[in-house]
Amino acid sequence: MITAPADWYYFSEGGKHVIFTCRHLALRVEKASLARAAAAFARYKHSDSQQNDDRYELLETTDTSSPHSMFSRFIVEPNLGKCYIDAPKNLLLPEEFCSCLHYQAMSCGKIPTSRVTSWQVDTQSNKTELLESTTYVRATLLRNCAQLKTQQKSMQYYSENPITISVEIKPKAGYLSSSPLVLPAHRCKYYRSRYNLQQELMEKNVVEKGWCRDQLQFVDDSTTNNQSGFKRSSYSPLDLFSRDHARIRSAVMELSKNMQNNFRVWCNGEKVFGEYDRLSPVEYYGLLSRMIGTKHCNVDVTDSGSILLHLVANVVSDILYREKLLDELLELQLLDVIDSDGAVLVYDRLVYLVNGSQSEAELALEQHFTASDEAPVYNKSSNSSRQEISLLSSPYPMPHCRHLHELLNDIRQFQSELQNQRASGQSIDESIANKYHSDCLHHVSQLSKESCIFLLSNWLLSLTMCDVSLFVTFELILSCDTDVRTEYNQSVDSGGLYAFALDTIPSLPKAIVHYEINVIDYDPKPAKKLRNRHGVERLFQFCESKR
Ligand SMILES: O=P(O)(O)O[C@@H]1[C@@H](OP(=O)(O)O)[C@H](OP(=O)(O)O)[C@H](O)[C@H](OP(=O)(O)O)[C@H]1OP(=O)(O)O
Ligand SMILES: Nc1ncnc2c1ncn2[C@@H]1O[C@H](COP(=O)(O)OP(=O)(O)OP(=O)(O)O)[C@@H](O)[C@H]1O
Repeated sequence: MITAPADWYYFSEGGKHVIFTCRHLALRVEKASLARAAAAFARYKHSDSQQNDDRYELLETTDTSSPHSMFSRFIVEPNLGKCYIDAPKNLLLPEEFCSCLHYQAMSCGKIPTSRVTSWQVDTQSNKTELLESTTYVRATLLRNCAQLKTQQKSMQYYSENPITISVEIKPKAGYLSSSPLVLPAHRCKYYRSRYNLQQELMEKNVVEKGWCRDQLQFVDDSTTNNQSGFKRSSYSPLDLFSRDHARIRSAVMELSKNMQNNFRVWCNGEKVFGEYDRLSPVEYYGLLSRMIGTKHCNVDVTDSGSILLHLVANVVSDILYREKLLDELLELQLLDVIDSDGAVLVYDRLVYLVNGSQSEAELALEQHFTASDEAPVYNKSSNSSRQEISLLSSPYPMPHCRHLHELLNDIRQFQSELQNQRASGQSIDESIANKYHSDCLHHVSQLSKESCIFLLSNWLLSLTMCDVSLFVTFELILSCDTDVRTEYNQSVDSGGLYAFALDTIPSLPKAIVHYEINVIDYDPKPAKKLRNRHGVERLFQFCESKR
């Protein structure tokens, strides 16, 4: 691929990666790599705009056996659904090209304050890399999810001047923990979602997230419950994953009311709603009238932002309800049968079994987890009942180990005790929980190496699935015959289509929604995360049991 830095525009960023887009393409690069390339390429003169127009060759690597590629191909695609995943291409970017991209990002004025430090080169830890600069930087080429892949223009439904809306949702974990290995001080996990618990910890200033670092102002106003300016979200991931249309809608509405790091909206590739992004009422009015047609847009200009957001949230909830993606995602999340507390214990057991070597334990675990060391298994069992944490749909083969089976048996029995208690609105009897806890600790102390790797692979897969984001992109089509004869769901070859009616704008005629959903940011979580996981989990002792 031959391209110039000037063809690429800063689009968005997360904790580690930045995305640049060029029409229907998205380039995903580690920010630290760009910063290193910029530092190493000091002879580059940024004032010379000529260099931005220079063309470079981006080399495509056919590295299909890398852990990331194997994980994407053999674990994520078959289990989440090929139609929701766009296989990334691996690229090698010339350092000079990266240096230009770095400069563009630095000067575009779009980097959120909270992310500024992630662009700095860590001169301590990267000293060697700085000195022995590599000439190429690894990157991945993806489809730009803010654009629709399949245009409906060839079809009967066609809009002259379509507005493409993209909504990014980070849904987080949609289940409650029910592992007997949860530490007694962390039993709040049995009754409240991890998201909800973390909201409490953020409100109490016990936890600070990357997305809001240095952004919160120390204010004391009526909209916040504390002095840090943080406003707790009422979003419930349990609602979003509930399969119930009304609950899904309520979850999306809550996300849109308090967006934090979990909800963003773009309109034709420009961000229009985000935690720190708002347009003026006049601009929202302009967008709304382009979307629903000027003659239907008889709303107060000052209300147009909230009406637009309401319209978007309604469409997104319909789409999420129609598609099976959230079900598939939840099924993989539910592979966490041991909870993070249990994962810490099983990890310690694994390290013990490999003579105390953390790196050896992590290497063995990662090769298994990413499917890069063995013939992949496409397990797509649908035997598990929903909301029941189960390994039935695990893509990893279960090893034969008596202690593993005893452990899983106790986990199952404890789950059903807990479900009965939850159903009757009571808390689990502490003595029962203690008994299961100590029995399970014993089973863990007897596990084989293969069993530890099996349990931890499922836990890491669940962890990865709890941190993905969804991009829901759609167009609302009015200027056509709205008598829709065919509604269909998304497939590998085409997006989905359905008829939509919005009751809050009575004059609005029936419309057609053409949409696509994509899953992004499904990088396999590194096994070394387990080294410090007890420090993360320890904080739940500061949460109230019930809210
Ligand atoms: O544990 P959580 O729920 O705080 O999730 C972390 C994310 O927090 P948030 O989505 O903002 O709540 C966090 O996101 P931010 O940096 O806050 O944007 C990361 O995604 C982190 O993963 P990693 O350490 O970069 O691999 C995530 O950590 P893992 O849970 O995946 O270890
Ligand atoms: N294919 C894509 N098309 C359009 N935008 C994208 C795409 N992939 C990612 N993005 C945008 O870029 C942002 C950062 O990407 P990504 O989530 O991959 O980064 P990250 O650093 O790995 O995130 P995190 O810190 O959550 O792990 C996303 O939140 C999203 O807004």
